[in-house]
Amino acid sequence: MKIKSAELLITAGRPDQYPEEGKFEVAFAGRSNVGKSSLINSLINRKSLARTSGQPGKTQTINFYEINKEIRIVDLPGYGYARVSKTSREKWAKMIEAYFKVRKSLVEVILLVDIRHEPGEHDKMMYDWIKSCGFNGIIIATKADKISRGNWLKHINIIANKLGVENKEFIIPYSASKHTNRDKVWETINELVEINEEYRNSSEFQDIELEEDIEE
Ligand SMILES: Nc1nc2c(ncn2[C@@H]2O[C@H](COP(=O)(O)OP(=O)(O)OP(=O)(O)O)[C@@H](O)[C@H]2O)c(=O)[nH]1
Ligand SMILES: [Mg+2]
Repeated sequence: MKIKSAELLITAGRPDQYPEEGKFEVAFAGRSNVGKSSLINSLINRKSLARTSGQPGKTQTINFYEINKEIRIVDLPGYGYARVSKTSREKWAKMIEAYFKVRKSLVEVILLVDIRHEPGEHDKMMYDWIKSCGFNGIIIATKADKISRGNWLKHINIIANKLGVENKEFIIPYSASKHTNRDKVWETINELVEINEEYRNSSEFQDIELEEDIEE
């Protein structure tokens, strides 16, 4: 994917702050520090458009990036950071839930897990939630440069077993520092967008829209 432009549209805490619906969105979820913001920078070829940090809890809002004026990449705040208060955890859950529920343009939530470690309970909950929302359940195994390629499959198997992923092709190892598999992730994103574009133009979708209009 040739990146002609990439801009941060808005950092949103509430649905009324989201950019207008229309352009398709792919969001990245995962625990704090797993590498969501770094992955976004790597995908869009910018060093620090998305703010990253060695300290967990850097991204606190839903951040919408627009690429080539046609597709949106969404950075979500991370979870599972121990030193976060109950109030912040609840705020996080409300923020994410609102986004997942209302957002028509959202075509996929891709879950990020660290390739080195077995996913935790929070990851499992997040994965189940993503699947229950009707998304495909694509996973990116981050920080792949931290283990040798020969060990990737072993770690992918551990992730697949823990999360209950049927198709291991859905788990993509990635290195944000080396940009490993950048093309593969873009291909996946573009495929998802194409499928949704076809659906949006189909008569089945138009009928649903019409019914919604009548109900309103
Ligand atoms: N070696 C290596 N380090 C990485 C990679 N991706 C991220 N990191 C490092 O991991 C740390 C966290 O990265 P972030 O991208 O800020 O993580 P995040 O998931 O956005 O974290 P929150 O915003 O806190 O939820 C940073 O120190 C990054 O440099 C990678 O592919 N390889
Ligand atoms: Mg972040």
